Amino acid sequence: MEKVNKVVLSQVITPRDPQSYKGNYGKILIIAGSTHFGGAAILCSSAAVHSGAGLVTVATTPEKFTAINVKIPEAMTIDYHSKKDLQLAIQNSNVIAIGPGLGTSSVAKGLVKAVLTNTNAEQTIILDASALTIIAETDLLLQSEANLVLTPHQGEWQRLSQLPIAQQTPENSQAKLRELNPKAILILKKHLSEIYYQDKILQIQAGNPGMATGGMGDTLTGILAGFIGQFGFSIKTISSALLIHSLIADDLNEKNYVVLPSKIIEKLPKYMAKFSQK
Ligand SMILES: NC(=O)C1=CN([C@@H]2O[C@H](COP(=O)(O)OP(=O)(O)OC[C@H]3O[C@@H](n4cnc5c(N)ncnc54)[C@H](O)[C@@H]3O)[C@@H](O)[C@H]2O)[C@@H](O)CC1
Ligand SMILES: Nc1ncnc2c1ncn2[C@@H]1O[C@H](COP(=O)(O)OP(=O)(O)O)[C@@H](O)[C@H]1O
Ligand SMILES: [Mg+2]
Repeated sequence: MEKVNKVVLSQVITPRDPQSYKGNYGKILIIAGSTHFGGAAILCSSAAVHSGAGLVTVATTPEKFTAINVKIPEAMTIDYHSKKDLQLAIQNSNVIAIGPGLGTSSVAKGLVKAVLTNTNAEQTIILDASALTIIAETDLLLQSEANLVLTPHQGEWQRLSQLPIAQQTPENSQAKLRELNPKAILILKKHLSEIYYQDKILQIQAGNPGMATGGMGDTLTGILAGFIGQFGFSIKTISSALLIHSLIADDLNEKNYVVLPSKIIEKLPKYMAKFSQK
C-alpha cells in the first residue's frame, strides 16, 4: 500500500494562469439534498465553491433553494424534479457529484440512473452516500461511459460489496471493486482512508476521530468535485483532495476536540494558497 504524502499537493495545486476565467475551473453539478437532509447539499456545494470550482450548480428540491442561496450565494440552483433542466445541467457539467442527503426515494433512483446513462467519457461522476445505497439496493448497474469515483464509508461499502466490515481487507475490497467495475476508483473512507484504482492501493496519512461528525463525508465529496473540476481527473487530484481534507482536520483537531465540516471548508482557500507556493 503506497502512502499519500504532502508532496502531491504542490504538484496538483499549481498557481493559476493570469489569463484564466471561471470556465477554466470546472462546471460542477451537485445533485443532493432532500426534505430532511438539506445540510448535506449545503456542505457539499460550499466545499466545492471553497475548493475553487469555477461554477457550481446544485440540483435539489425547491424547498431548499432559499437556504442554499443564503449560505452559498456563489452557487446556482435547479429543481431536480425537472427532467429537462436536469438533462441540460448534466450535459453542461464536467463533474457531477450525486448522493449527499439525496435519500432513496423513487425520484432519487431516477436521478442516479439519469446521471449514469447520460454522461460521456469526458465527464466524471462522484457517487456518494444515498447514490451508493441506491445502487446497492436496486438492479442499477455501476456502469457509465464517464469516469466513476465511489466514496463509501465502511457501512456503505458493506452494502455495495456484501463484505462485512471485518472482511474489508485490501485484497477483498480490491477483488470486489474488480467485480463491480474494474475502471471505477474506490475511496474507502475510514481512519486512514484508502484509494483503490487499477491494481494500486493508496493510503492517506492524515485524519483523526474528531472528524467523526455528520457532514464530514459530504464535505469531502464537494472538495473532490472542486479539485477534479479545476485540476482534472487523475489519481493525484483525488489523493490531494483527500489529503487536504484530513490535513486541515488534523490542524483543527490540535485545538478542537471535534472538527466541524464547516470549519474545514472555511480554511480551504488559505491552505490551497499555502501549497500552491511551495
Ligand atoms: N446534515 C445532513 O444533511 C447530513 C446528511 N447525511 C445524509 O444522510 C444519509 C444517510 O447517510 P448515513 O451515512 O448517515 O447513514 P447510512 O445508513 O447510509 O450509513 C450508516 C450505517 O452504516 C454503518 N457504518 C458502519 N461503518 C460506518 C462508518 N465508518 N461510517 C458511518 N457509518 C458506518 C452504521 O452503523 C449505520 O448502520 C445520506 O444521504 C447522507 O448524505 C449525513 O451525511 C449526515 C449529515
Ligand atoms: N476516526 C476517524 N479517523 C479519520 N477519519 C475519520 C474518522 N471518522 C470519520 N472520518 C472521516 O470523516 C468522513 C466521514 O464520511 P461520512 O461517514 O460519509 O460522513 P457524512 O455522510 O456524515 O458526511 C470520511 O472522510 C472519514 O474518513
Ligand atoms: Mg457520507
